[in-house]
Amino acid sequence: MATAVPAERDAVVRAFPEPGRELRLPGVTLHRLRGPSGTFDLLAAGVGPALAAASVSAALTAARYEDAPYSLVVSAGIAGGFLPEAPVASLVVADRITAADLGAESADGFLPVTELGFGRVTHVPPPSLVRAAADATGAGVGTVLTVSTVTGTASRAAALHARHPRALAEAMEGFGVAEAADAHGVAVMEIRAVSNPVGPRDRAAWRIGDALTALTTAFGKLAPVLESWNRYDDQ
Ligand SMILES: O=C(O)c1cccc(C(=O)CC[C@H]2O[C@@H](n3cnc4c(=O)[nH]cnc43)[C@H](O)[C@@H]2O)c1
Repeated sequence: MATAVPAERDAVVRAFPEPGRELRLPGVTLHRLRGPSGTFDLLAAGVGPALAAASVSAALTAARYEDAPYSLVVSAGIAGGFLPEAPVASLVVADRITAADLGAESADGFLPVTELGFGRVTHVPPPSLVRAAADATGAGVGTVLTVSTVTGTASRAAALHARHPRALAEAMEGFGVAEAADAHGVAVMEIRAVSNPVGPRDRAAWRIGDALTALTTAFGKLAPVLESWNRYDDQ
């Protein structure tokens, strides 16, 4: 499970009965938690898609060398929510993890990197897992955008929504985490608790504490789902 910052990681830790223990590995520090029938490794992977990808990749590589590869990576944390579908303190589970600003500007508008002939801009989490996670937590299901620049104007929010009408939230790590997981052949999902609306910058409107509490509550319900999810359900 990869959050961006320690405050998000600690919100997830609070969902577990025991605090777990720290494991220092090359390139990454993990927090190992015990669930009812398995272990979870948690890391504060850094803010933004590049650092998140590097950190998660280090964890995936270390696990493989320990002969204990992961079967799933979860990107989790706070996010901006598109109103009215994703109000502050609500939860969102991604059925699409989409890089919203990876591409090129042109006179005719934004061109995603796929139209330039490179890579990909969307990862699709396992549908059965998305459904089970949303059912357990009460989260909305939709696209979660990954951006490198937090939206701060109504016009940018409207442009993103026009290009991604199914978007419920934007955050800064999901696509990087998904790229790392995909490179290791591991499934990915993303769950976000909304801390602020996507739109004009308004620091007074942030509700980070409420979002972190929602994240803790969500992981209390999500842990059994993650433990029982079988990757072969979706094949
Ligand atoms: O300074 C601002 O206007 C501002 C507005 C929202 C968030 C920030 C952050 O620095 C937090 C980035 C951090 O939290 C996630 N996050 C939370 N809200 C958003 C958002 O509206 N858009 C993108 N990311 C958001 C993100 O995943 C980062 O980890 C600053």
